[in-house]
Amino acid sequence: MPPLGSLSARDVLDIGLVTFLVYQGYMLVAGTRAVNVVRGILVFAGVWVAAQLLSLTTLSYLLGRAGTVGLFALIVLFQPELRGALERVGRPRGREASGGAALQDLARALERLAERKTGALIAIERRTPLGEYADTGVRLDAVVSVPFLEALFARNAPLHDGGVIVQGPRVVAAGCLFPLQAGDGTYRRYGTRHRAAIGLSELTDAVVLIASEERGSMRIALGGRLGPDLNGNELREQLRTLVYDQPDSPPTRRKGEAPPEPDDALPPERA
Ligand SMILES: Nc1ncnc2c1ncn2[C@@H]1O[C@H](COP(=O)(O)OP(=O)(O)OP(=O)(O)O)[C@@H](O)[C@H]1O
Repeated sequence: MPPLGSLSARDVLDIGLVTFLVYQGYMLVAGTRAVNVVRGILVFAGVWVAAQLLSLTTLSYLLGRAGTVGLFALIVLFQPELRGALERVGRPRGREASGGAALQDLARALERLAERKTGALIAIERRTPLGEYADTGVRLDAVVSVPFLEALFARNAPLHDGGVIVQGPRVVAAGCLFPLQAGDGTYRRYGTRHRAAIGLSELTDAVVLIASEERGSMRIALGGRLGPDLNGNELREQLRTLVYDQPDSPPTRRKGEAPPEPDDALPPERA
């Protein structure tokens, strides 16, 4: 390794690129079940390096062998996550991915559904892949449009039960089962549609829209919190800020982890 003083521009570029790649790699798996495995691998690698440095021959031999076999096992086990991560590499981000027109249609559809007191639950994917939740329903690949969303949630429609998942300008699944928010008291008075929205927003950075069948209201769940009732303009405004402008997503967390600190992304719930 060259002494620090002799670092060339090429070395700095090299280090910068490796740092960027490691960070991007982490962001690809953040929020999937693979993230805990990545942490496990880092611990494993740390022990292996320590064993090498301390010349613990048997331990480093065993860990080296286990690492080779483990790598293949991981590729097989996490094939869906790897596929999702690679899909995300090729997918356009931000404004193009979200599609301003699609957000307008989403807002309009939710408004019409709420006006008619038709219950609806729509999760908009941001950074955390929602593939594992899409797999619980029926996979679709359709352009977001007002009539299509109305048809999906129409009473007696085959896929009206459960949630819809939207990825950029496309509806990718319907009839999906979202994780129910654990009944810790805060949201106990809400029914399962609202608690499913809060539950999903707790575990991922998705923006989850709810049209209430009972109250004819529209709300957003984000970061494990339920926002206030919104009118059409407020909904459009929130969607533009949260999805179209793509602010830094709140951190994702796994079941059982501490709830997030309240943030200013959602206005507080009105009493
Ligand atoms: N885990 C879940 N994932 C996705 N959708 C769910 C889930 N649980 C319930 N739902 C949806 O919510 C509907 C039941 O809503 P329920 O009336 O219990 O909730 P709510 O929060 O009171 O909503 P609303 O205000 O619309 O009545 C179900 O028919 C189903 O479509």
